[in-house]
Amino acid sequence: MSKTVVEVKQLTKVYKDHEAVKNISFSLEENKIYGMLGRNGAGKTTIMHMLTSQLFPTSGDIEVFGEEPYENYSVLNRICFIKESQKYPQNFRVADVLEIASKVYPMWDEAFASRLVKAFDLPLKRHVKKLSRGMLSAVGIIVGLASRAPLTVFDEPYLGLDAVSRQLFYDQLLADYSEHPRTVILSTHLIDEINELLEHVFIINKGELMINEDVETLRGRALTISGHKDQVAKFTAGKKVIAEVPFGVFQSSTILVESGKNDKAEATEMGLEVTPVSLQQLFVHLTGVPIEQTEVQS
Ligand SMILES: Nc1ncnc2c1ncn2[C@@H]1O[C@H](COP(=O)(O)OP(=O)(O)OP(=O)(O)O)[C@@H](O)[C@H]1O
Repeated sequence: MSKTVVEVKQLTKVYKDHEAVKNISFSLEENKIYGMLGRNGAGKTTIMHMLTSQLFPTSGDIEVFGEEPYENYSVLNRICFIKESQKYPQNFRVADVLEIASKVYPMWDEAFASRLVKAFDLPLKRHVKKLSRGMLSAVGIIVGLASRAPLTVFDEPYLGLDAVSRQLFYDQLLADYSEHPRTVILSTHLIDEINELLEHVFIINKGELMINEDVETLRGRALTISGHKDQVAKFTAGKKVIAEVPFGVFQSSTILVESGKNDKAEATEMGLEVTPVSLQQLFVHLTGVPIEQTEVQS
């Protein structure tokens, strides 16, 4: 059985009069990549701040590596938290940031960090205050990856990063994780980009934990059916449609799978193409405006 790395029980955070996190409980297993998803203001950063001991909960319990994390050095030096707008002392050069990180994180891999610096094309001698926004994000990503911290948390670490650099991050994370498994939490709004990375997903909605599921189980909740629009309409009649994409006489529709029904077999028998649903579509459906409430523009 997998070891539990984080155990959160009935966690609540109230900022003055705003309840940002509402009575959330979950656990994280060793050596898994988790996605923390949610719309703006859902409470993701607040949860990650509490997990990494940067913020006290209003109520509830958090155990990390079996202990309370607060001011607990033996726990904290096994956690690496990379924030969206990670700040570094203004007089630091890139090399200084990496030097400090190498001292803070016991599992730091110097050679890996150097490879990443080359891959992201980062100027080691440049002051962090002179870096572009994307370069600054790359510094955080390098620290997060090369730290090899047993609990690594990336909170939207890609601000300003171009698509090529983001892909580099995902590729490096996956390759290094397969050689050196650890527990990773990734919070992002670019859900389709990280689809393949995630094993388990938490969806936070207005401070509540709405979904706590393995990605495969979650994906199994819906199917995308494509084919001639008349056939698709026949198939989807009476079903819960969460997305529709017309394309001339063709159409793709995404439906929620009803338990006990074999929608996949039924669609295949009707000659329709069946493809797995994208995580992003499901996310939009679960946390957004239902399709029947959206106005279709003609
Ligand atoms: N220090 C604070 N004081 C008061 N309210 C706060 C504070 N920090 C966050 N909030 C509020 O708590 C809620 C959750 O914020 P949080 O930053 O955790 O959301 P998030 O899911 O990370 O959002 P995003 O995806 O936009 O980064 C928001 O309504 C936010 O305005």
